[in-house]
Amino acid sequence: MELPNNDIGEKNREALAAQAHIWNQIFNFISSMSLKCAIQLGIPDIIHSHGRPMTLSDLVDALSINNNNAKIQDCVYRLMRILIQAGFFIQENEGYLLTPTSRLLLKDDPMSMIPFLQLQLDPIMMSPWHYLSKWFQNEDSTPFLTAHGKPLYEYAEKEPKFSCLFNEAMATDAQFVASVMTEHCKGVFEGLKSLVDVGGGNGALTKAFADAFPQINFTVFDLPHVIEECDEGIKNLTYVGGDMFKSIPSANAILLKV
Ligand SMILES: C[S@@+](CC[C@H](N)C(=O)[O-])C[C@H]1O[C@@H](n2cnc3c(N)ncnc32)[C@H](O)[C@@H]1O
Repeated sequence: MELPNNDIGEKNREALAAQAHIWNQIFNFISSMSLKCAIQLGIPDIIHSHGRPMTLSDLVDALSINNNNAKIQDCVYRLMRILIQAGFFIQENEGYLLTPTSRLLLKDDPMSMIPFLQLQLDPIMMSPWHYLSKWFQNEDSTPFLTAHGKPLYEYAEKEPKFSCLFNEAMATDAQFVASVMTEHCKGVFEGLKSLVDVGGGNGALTKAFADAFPQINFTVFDLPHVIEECDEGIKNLTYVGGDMFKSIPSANAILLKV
């Protein structure tokens, strides 16, 4: 924020700038929380299906929100203003349109980042941040342990819903990584007979490799509770559950992408 260069005095000018800076830092969470709200309300998909610039009143009508609230249109306007400022939408002739960034927030886009957003902004993943200073003072390995009393993967083992959210979030970049690797880095796979993906999650990435390189035998290796939730293997893809700190299946090559 630019402050007027008038006669408030250099010291006051500096103090005001410092205060504004602190306000900006304190309220930084508004950006991510507004984005989360937009995803929960399905705003990118609604604007996308509209097929042309969408006016505020059309958007308000299309949203599943409390339309009895007289101020609701103004609140949606303010939410959209934050999201435009953050680069998620543009406004053209009074209508909202997607940007390349919000296209990655469409439910059915193959590169959709919605699962990653849902995981990272879930209270389970956010709460460790509230324990950061406590963690600095104790001997826990991670702030997650301080917040939840158990390490992340133990927590996921006990909470299937969270485990599913975590594995889907980890797989969000699989399509993109797979397409780059299979189109531009084929040499990496040359001469391989077998490859094990250690900590391979739900196998989304390895499955794409297995489709692209049918002559190679692939194994997805992950904790037993993750493997239990995986689909059946295909001809050249097997799933194995275990603990990588004890042993891992043998193969020509090991992929460790964590
Ligand atoms: C950060 S995720 C990465 C997932 C995937 N490789 C990716 O890049 O999207 C780490 C993975 O390691 C697995 N993992 C953690 N500890 C493990 C262990 N001791 N043995 C086997 N897998 C483990 C987790 O279940 C999780 O799927």
